[in-house]
Amino acid sequence: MPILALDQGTTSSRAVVFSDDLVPLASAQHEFPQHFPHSGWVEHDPEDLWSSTAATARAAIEKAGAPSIAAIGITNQRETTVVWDRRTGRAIHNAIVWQDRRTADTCARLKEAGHEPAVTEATGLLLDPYFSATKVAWILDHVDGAREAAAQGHLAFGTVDSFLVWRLTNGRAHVTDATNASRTMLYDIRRGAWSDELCALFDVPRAMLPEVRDSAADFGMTRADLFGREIPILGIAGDQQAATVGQACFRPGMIKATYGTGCFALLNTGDTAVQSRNRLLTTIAYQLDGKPTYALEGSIFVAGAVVQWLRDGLRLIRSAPEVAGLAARADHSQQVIMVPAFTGLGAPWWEPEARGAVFGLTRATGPAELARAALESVGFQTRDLTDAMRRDWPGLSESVLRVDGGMTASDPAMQALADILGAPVDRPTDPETTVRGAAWLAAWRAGLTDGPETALTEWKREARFEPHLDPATREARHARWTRAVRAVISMHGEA
Ligand SMILES: Nc1ncnc2c1ncn2[C@@H]1O[C@H](COP(=O)(O)OP(=O)(O)O)[C@@H](O)[C@H]1O
Ligand SMILES: O=P(O)(O)OC[C@H](O)CO
Repeated sequence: MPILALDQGTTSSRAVVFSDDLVPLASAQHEFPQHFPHSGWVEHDPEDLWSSTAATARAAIEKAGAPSIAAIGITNQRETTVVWDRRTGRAIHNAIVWQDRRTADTCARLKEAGHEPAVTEATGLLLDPYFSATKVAWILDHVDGAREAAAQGHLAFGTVDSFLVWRLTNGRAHVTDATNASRTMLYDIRRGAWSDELCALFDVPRAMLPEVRDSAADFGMTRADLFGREIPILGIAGDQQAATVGQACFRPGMIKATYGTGCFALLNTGDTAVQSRNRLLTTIAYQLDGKPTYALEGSIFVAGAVVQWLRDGLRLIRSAPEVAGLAARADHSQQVIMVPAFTGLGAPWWEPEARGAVFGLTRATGPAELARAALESVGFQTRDLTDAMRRDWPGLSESVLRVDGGMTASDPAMQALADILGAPVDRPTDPETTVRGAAWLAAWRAGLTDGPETALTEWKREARFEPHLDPATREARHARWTRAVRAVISMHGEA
């Protein structure tokens, strides 16, 4: 019997029906509006998240020929925060999206007061507005009567998965999974429990939090009227964690990187929650049979977005795939370096105020050299992440990088990545790794598929990109990149 996987992302909701051996049969996708009420604020209307999810689910089932669905798996944009009233099921404020920076001051204040080491120790995260905790408190402090309603037990908080399950089950389940909990900054990832100390620090009432379950677990039954009968929800994971599962990165030392607008790389560190000394995040990759598997995570804000900039900002190409042909015409003797710090630099630099730059321009530099530098910038940024991972976790030897996401369609970008990393880059046959991961969790819980060991052997490679650059050239180019990044960082703050 097929599985329905729901992927509620930052810009669109997708639903895919998979056969029980995880072959995609049909899919549907709806975009929904983004709201930017002030500079640095990003909101979603929770009703849009719900209606686009329900509509794509129905459309995908219909396209697949209306089969009877065995189970549902959910994956979601992480950290995005919804607070709703248990009595009505309606959100009391728009969802505050992970990109939203409105609580930067709160985070800075807590940092100044010296709280970051304890927060990082418990949660594996940095004191940054990216995560849910300060967003929940902001909603409670800015919606009339919210603190009072919360004190009376009327309000519920959830990441998007949790809100969708509440709606799917008609308020019968207030749950989440360990991967989503690990992004809230309220969850102790080693104890596997909500932290009363962190709830007190961030001023979030403990009673608002959902129950945390494994990533493959019984999360509840859907309302019968939604899909014609009740369907069990058996899998949940945050989208980057679901991609890790979909890529079958089930062994310590395996790494996946997802290249969409930005890039998120996760390294499986097994049952050890490695505390990063290089400003990577420690997070839960998945939790099966009550046992968390940890990961080190690095995020880059601009990956595919640099190709969008070539297209929409510089108008050097008309569509993203054209970047390959343009970059192929570049004169290799020109050493142009582009640092696409359009919205600051992410891991391992974490320089929110840094801005982009291009180095090494001559009269001979043209669109081809810029296109090549743009593709290489994604490789250099990834190399910085894998270098940081290697410093944090010496168990990482010469690992292969498994890649997915829109940008991995570009062979030249993947070749540049392998050359700069000095390690092979593997692209899977199924590029839909995120929904696949959600489907796998539900299928496994439903008893339709074998465990991780089988998934490891069933994972199939579509292409491998071997590094061709000689090590001396690679290191020299990476050293130039590092100098360029340092120059960009030193510009910040100068008049
Ligand atoms: N053939 C291609 N070559 C290079 N970049 C591409 C190509 N196709 C898509 N992209 C880039 O991939 C990104 C879209 O990937 P996707 O996984 O859909 O992202 P998201 O989920 O973040 O919206 C865009 O930023 C786009 O520029
Ligand atoms: O919805 P995406 O693919 O942009 O992913 C968002 C991440 O989960 C944010 O942490």
